Amino acid sequence: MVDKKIGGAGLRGQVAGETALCTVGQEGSGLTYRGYDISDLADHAEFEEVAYLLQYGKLPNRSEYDNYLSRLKSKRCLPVELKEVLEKIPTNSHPMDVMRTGVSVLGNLEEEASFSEQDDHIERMVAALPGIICYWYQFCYHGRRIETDSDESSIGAHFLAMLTGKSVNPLFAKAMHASLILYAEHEFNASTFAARVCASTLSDIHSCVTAAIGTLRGPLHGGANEAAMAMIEKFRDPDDAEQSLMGMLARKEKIMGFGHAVYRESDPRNAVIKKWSDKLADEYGDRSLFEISQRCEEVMWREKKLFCNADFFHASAYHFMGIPTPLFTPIFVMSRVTGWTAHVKEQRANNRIIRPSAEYTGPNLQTYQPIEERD
Ligand SMILES: CC(=O)SCCNC(=O)CCNC(=O)[C@H](O)C(C)(C)COP(=O)(O)OP(=O)(O)OC[C@H]1O[C@@H](n2cnc3c(N)ncnc32)[C@H](O)[C@@H]1OP(=O)(O)O
Ligand SMILES: O=C([O-])CC(=O)C(=O)O
Repeated sequence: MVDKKIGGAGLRGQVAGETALCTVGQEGSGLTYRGYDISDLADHAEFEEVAYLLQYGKLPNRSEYDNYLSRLKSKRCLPVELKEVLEKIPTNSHPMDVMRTGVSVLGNLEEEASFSEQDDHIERMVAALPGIICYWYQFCYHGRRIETDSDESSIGAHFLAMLTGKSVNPLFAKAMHASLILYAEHEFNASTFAARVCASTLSDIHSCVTAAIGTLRGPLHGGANEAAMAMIEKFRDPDDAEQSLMGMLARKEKIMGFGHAVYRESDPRNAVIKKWSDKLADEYGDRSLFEISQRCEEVMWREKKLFCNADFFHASAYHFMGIPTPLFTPIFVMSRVTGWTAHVKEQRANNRIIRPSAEYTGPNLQTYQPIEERD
């Protein structure tokens, strides 16, 4: 087992509140959502069942599920004012900034006037986020104004349909269910904690999600899937990957998609997404990126005892489905929004403003000097 320092910087290992949503690494490497094992959910459930579980506390029965799906489907279309804003965002903007702005504008147009409306606004965001990113992407990159509705009932397939304009490969639709399930919830990770801090001030739901998106954007958190892709696509073959990684490690560079703040020896999501990447490589007809990724995994474990986190094999899996790299982290948002907002509801239900203390390391008491007398 890899020794992990707990405590100190980054609030590591400190309990900062209670949750009934998720356990992370409780038996070293496990992950459960409301008591259900992640591998079970990813192998058998659809993403929207898991979204419902997080939001409403139980897996839906058939009629609850059908109603939920049809509510989400009815909330996909974007207001014209939001589309106008999206059209003005420059092509070279980061898609995560587009997501953040999209949610913020939605909050201006459809304000959460009271917490009793929270479920309605949450469903609206879950339904509209794929349209926000695809509308902007298609307009900016291809000059097309797309419909933000589709015949697809699931969020993953709906996203792919808007992205490609074609009917969706059923294998890809299944892979998206698994991927979105894996990303949906992860206890007090940085972006969820940001959402809870915002919620603890009794702010509105759109502000909570905006704070979370900004926090997920960084390469040490959700941005790692894109950063991992940028790295592996430079490697010519597995031997080149091994040689390059050895150089990066010697230079003490961070290898994106490896390591985790909580897990000690593996991330339980990796086995699931790796299996999908393997299957999708066959469908893609070229296994080289999968083999490169596998070699990275071997080298990182052999050299540093560092394991792939949820992000690493997501890079190749998304690539095999034809998803452009800059849209990788926005997919994470489409999923994690369900976890973030479940946490906001939990925080609101038992709130005290989150306000920790700091250990002061600055100077002792100073005497104020008029500006003319200062050196
Ligand atoms: C969905 C998610 O958000 S999962 C995380 C996605 N992020 C990444 O993949 C970015 C790469 N990984 C990292 O930067 C880190 O592993 C984090 C941010 C995920 C966790 O950070 P920490 O909890 O501080 O890491 P941890 O305490 O395990 O680090 C132990 C040592 O391993 C090193 N290390 C950890 N991860 C990596 C890595 N990916 N590459 C190289 N070295 C690493 C650290 O630098 C540290 O070395 P040091 O003691 O000499 O400073
Ligand atoms: O939990 C964390 O620190 C990072 C995270 O969000 C995840 O792994 O899904």
